[in-house]
Amino acid sequence: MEKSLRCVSSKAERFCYITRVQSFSACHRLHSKSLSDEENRRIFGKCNNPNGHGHNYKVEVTVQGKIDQNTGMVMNLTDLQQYIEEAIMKPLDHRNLDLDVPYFANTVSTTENLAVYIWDNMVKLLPPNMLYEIKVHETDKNIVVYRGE
Ligand SMILES: CC(=O)C(=O)[C@H]1CNc2nc(N)[nH]c(=O)c2N1
Ligand SMILES: O=P(O)(O)OP(=O)(O)OP(=O)(O)O
Ligand SMILES: [Zn+2]
Repeated sequence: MEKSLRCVSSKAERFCYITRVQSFSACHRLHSKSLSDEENRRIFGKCNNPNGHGHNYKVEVTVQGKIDQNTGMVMNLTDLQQYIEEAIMKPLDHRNLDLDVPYFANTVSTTENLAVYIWDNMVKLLPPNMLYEIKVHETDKNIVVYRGE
């Protein structure tokens, strides 16, 4: 009789959060079409300068789940990197967010909206309920966290 090997563990599967970090470069201009030029200048200051400015953004993508008893992984981080390549690097790296990314044609390219955009792209590629958090560092001092609310 063929023996089948079954892994049976008495330990409850542990629940983990794993994060992959990715940087990308892009430029933008903070400008709202629903405001006057004067209001834009007043509100966004130097970030409203017509020719825009750049950032080296850093994104932290965190997924959640149980540790698989056979692989020891929540998810293969190599797979997560492929999803990040598709959802973040391809559309955003070395782009002008306002001119090259249709989403930002009528949405102010703040870090808040960028985090939402990245969440919406990532959630389409990941298994249900695995995406936990998107954290975007616009500068060393400006950081936004989005968890899908
Ligand atoms: C600094 C910059 O270069 C910005 O573009 C900043 C300016 N202020 C600001 N405030 C927010 N609440 N969200 C932003 O993305 C942001 N960008
Ligand atoms: O937000 P900014 O434009 O001022 O850019 P920063 O990286 O936060 O630098 P600082 O706050 O020191 O100007
Ligand atoms: Zn900026």
